[in-house]
Amino acid sequence: MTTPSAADLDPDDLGFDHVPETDQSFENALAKARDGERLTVDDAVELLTTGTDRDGIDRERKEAVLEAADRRRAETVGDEVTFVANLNNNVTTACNTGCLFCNFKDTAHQFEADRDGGEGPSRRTDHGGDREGEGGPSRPTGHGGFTQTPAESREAVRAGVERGIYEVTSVSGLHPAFALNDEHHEILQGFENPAREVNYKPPERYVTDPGTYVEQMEAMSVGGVHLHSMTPEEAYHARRGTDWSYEAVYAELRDAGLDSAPGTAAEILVDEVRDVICPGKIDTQGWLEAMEGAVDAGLDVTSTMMYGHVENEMHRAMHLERIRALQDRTGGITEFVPLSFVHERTPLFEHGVVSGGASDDEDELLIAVARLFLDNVDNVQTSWVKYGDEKALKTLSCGANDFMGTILSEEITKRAGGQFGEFRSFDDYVEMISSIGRTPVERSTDYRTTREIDPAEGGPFGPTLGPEADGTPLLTPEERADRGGDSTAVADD
Ligand SMILES: C[S@@+](CC[C@H](N)C(=O)[O-])C[C@H]1O[C@@H](n2cnc3c(N)ncnc32)[C@H](O)[C@@H]1O
Ligand SMILES: Nc1c(NC[C@H](O)[C@H](O)[C@H](O)CO)[nH]c(=O)[nH]c1=O
Ligand SMILES: N[C@@H](Cc1ccc(O)cc1)C(=O)O
Ligand code: SF4
Repeated sequence: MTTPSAADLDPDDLGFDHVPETDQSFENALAKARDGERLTVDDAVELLTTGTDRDGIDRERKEAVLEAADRRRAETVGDEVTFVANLNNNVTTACNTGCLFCNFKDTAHQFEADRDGGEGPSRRTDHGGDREGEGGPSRPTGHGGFTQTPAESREAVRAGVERGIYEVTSVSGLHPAFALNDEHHEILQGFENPAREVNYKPPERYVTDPGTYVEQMEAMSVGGVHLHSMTPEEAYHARRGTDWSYEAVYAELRDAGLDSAPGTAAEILVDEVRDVICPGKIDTQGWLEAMEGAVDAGLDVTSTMMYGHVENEMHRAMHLERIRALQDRTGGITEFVPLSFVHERTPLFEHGVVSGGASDDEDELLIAVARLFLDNVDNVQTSWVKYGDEKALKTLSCGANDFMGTILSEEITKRAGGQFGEFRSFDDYVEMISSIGRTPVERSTDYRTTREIDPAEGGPFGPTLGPEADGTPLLTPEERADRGGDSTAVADD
């Protein structure tokens, strides 16, 4: 499999057919937004650009868009700001898909057993531990990547549940040895050249066997936790080389313990952009089919957009339109999550295809226009991981109402050069949300269960909605270490 190179791209001529030109005026689009009328793609472009009739961002117009979105947020979901007690548990960083915005993955051949400096013994489970100083005890590999066995995943989740989390989010690289189940292994092994034809190599080739997707789901579905996993791209990997439907694959995963699916891998849902930034990924239609399959299998899904790289405002607007249409068809989307591109350590930036990520204006306008455009998705999430606390708080007054989760550990943004850390405690959340005069509310993954927190009660605050959440705070990694908490236990496998 050849990895596409950013070095071959001409940043001045990406040859896009879709450009931010419209037949609409900013004033008309704003009036429609204020009146609660359903917006068109052209309306969204006018709002995102603060008018295609002017160059650059017009301050006054921008404020008007943000204000309209903030009002819509208040009408739709009120003053509550929600967040979830969750844990990120990435199973493997091995991936050959080669997305040019991603530094999470490590090319999979580095994980092979017969390679000098290949993957070391399987990874220690270390959730909530400080993983600075790669190559230290939690990074026994030559390349800094890792693969977890199902037993290690189970231990990581079990330890999180014991601390009080009630959601585990698990997204991973597309490890060539991953298969849905034993039958899938057999099918993939039946190809003449499985590595080339279906991106498959048998688990024996690797130092650590990730097990099957079904085994990972069974392992992580422990102690009543909500398992949020299997992006459309991962679901594609779990059916590669077969004619199985997405619905059947998601139904099998659901039976193994999966509760909902993350709508990442969406990036920008316009193929001319995907061809540039992630040519190895499923196309727009494939992503939509996977999401519909997940909903048909009875799962909730989330939706995302990763923006601020090569795309323009027309692409952003078209993406929003595709999400809204998907929600009209399925009703299964619980939230929309804008993911601002973190550029520092990515091929797109290193090869000069982009010179940075989105500006503050673009971030605020994207949140606002998402709120105004997606009239059928109640929750718009802001990310302290991508924006930092200050900007994330600002976006809560531009249309966002959800503040994601505690996550306890983070690899995707950190590896791309992000600087905003890996953990927020309930105390952090209560303090930040009260500081802007809003109401802190703990939520379940599906938003169906919520608990308002009264800051006047005084801290320390902790989660209460989980199977083992009794209001005890989720400690910071440092606090755990001070109290002799075991954050580096090696799981047996
Ligand atoms: C790293 S992948 C892991 C799951 C799976 N491999 C997939 O692609 O769906 C999850 C998502 O992280 C986001 N992501 C990756 N690199 C990023 C970056 N540099 N900045 C912002 N988001 C990023 C992308 O939206 C991507 O779909
Ligand atoms: N926005 C980011 C998230 N969001 C996911 C949430 O934490 C949660 O899993 C979801 O809302 C379902 O309840 N996660 C990250 O790791 N990084 C982000 O930037
Ligand atoms: N994995 C995404 C965040 C994310 C996870 C799950 C979701 O449902 C939505 C967004 C990132 O860190 O870039
Ligand atoms: S975004 Fe996902 S599929 Fe693409 S390279 Fe990163 S881990 Fe692999």
